Amino acid sequence: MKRKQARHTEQSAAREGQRVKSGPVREGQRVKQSGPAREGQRAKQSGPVREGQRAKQSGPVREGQRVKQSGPARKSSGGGSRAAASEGIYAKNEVVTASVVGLTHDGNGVARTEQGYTLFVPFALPGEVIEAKVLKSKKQYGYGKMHTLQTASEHRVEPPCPIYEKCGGCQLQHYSYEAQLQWKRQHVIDSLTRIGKLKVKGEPARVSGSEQEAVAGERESEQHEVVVHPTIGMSEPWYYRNKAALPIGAAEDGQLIGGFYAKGSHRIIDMDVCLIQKRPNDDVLAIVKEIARELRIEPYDEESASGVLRHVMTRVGVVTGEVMVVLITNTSRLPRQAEWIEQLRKRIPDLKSIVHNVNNKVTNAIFGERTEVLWGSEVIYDELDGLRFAISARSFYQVNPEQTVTLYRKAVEYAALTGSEQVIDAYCGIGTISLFLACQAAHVYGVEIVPEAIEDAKRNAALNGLDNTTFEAGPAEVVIPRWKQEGMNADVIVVDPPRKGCDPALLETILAIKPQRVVYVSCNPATLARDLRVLEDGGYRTVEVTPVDMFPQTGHVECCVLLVKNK
Ligand SMILES: C[S@@+](CC[C@H](N)C(=O)[O-])C[C@H]1O[C@@H](n2cnc3c(N)ncnc32)[C@H](O)[C@@H]1O
Repeated sequence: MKRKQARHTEQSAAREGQRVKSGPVREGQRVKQSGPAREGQRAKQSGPVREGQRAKQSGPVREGQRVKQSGPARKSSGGGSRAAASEGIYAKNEVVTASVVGLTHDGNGVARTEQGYTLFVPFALPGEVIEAKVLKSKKQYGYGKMHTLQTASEHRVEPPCPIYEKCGGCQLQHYSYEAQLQWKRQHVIDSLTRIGKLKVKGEPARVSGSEQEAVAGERESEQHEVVVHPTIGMSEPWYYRNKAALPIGAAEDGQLIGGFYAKGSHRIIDMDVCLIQKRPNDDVLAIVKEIARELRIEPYDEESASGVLRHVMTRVGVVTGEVMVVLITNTSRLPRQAEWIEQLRKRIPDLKSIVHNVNNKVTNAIFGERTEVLWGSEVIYDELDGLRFAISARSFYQVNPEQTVTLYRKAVEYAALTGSEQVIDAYCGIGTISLFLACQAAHVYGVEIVPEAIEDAKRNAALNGLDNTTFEAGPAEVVIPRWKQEGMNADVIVVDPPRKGCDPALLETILAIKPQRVVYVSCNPATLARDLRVLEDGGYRTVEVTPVDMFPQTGHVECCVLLVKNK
């Protein structure tokens, strides 16, 4: 199972900051094989390999595991005991045979044993037959880990990242990219039908025994059909993230380390190279760790809530090349500040901004309240489709700029603007979608809860000479109802909420304003489907949904949705 060491390929060119010709890949199209596969060496290997990367075996089927051996349906691997099991039908460590029937939203295989019991098994893929070791067995379902892969999926590929198995950053590197795109579309369809009770074109009606579902079924039969398009993918689904926010901690020997948390834990996996990060982010992280070690900066210890350096955030403007570094500490001052500034400036040529943030709370949140620019500019700049954006440390900015352009163009297309429309952009961040819309609308009103982001949005409108915009800081569910009371009307409302979806008060206000069109951009199909049901019940029709793959190799799915007011 040895992998050939990669040579310089298109990916390595992309890493060096050269633009690789690209265009979206749609489901069903042949996905261009990257690096090693293009060299004709291994058909089932996908993804990039950096020069010098060790060709060691990695991935979900581990050394010492058996592959393609069959065994009895149930057997104990020894050490398992009923007493150790929780309420479920299997003992801890029992090895059971199961067929994988699906994937959860976070990329774990959904496996059914011969007893009809459901086990969630990381790294198992739909269509596979596996032997799983039971880790936890509850009444209705349990958790297991892959013990033996008996029948592999045709879509299983060798994950190229050497720490994929340990790191919690990606979940789908062992699934071919084409299959990832198909799964993402199906995941959206399942949410729309199950949660939103929507009828999707080309999908069989759902049959269910429960009375509640029967009623929903009746409603479905009278319903219009929603078109769910193929997922728009990337031609090079690697090295796409413009931002990394990584925890810093100590290894067992006390050495300062930094990287992603291991899957489902807060154990840090030290990382030098991340195959979904833009190259400058890896370089900055390595430099920050190096400087911290040289300056003997104490890493933060979560258990005792002591130490200094908690997180490093680095962001790069992909078009401008500008780099921002944010050091987040548990202490109110950054120890050896002058040396930090000197060393970071010396070692990062494109550095434009050094920011310090203080987070001394016992919390999983990365940022604390206080942010201070230590050196350089308060913002870095980037460009999307010819529009220029200033981005400050605390502002949201989409992490995959290539796909962001695709997503925003789709949002503008769905808004169908003619130049005379009043548009509201709710959850507008630094005004990115707002400015795309402002190029084609009479006026755009943006609202966003983070005040710094609204400052960026105003600056961005001026920067691009777009004076047909108004931005206000505050919760969308408070500001927009007030605008409505003050007599504002809108022809189109665009929403792009965080994962929890739209606040019910905002949905109510949208129904009261009655815009001709609503464009819903979502990063969570479950809350999207919930909110679409509210809008449908309030007089809107979901016309079409386009999933856009903003986060290749992970289980995350982004969608752009068009709703129109019923006649
Ligand atoms: C998914 S981001 C979208 C931002 C922007 N549309 C973009 O594409 O960059 C969601 C944004 O909603 C903001 N937000 C979260 N809760 C909010 C609320 N209740 N009201 C207004 N904005 C909110 C977040 O700060 C974040 O900027």
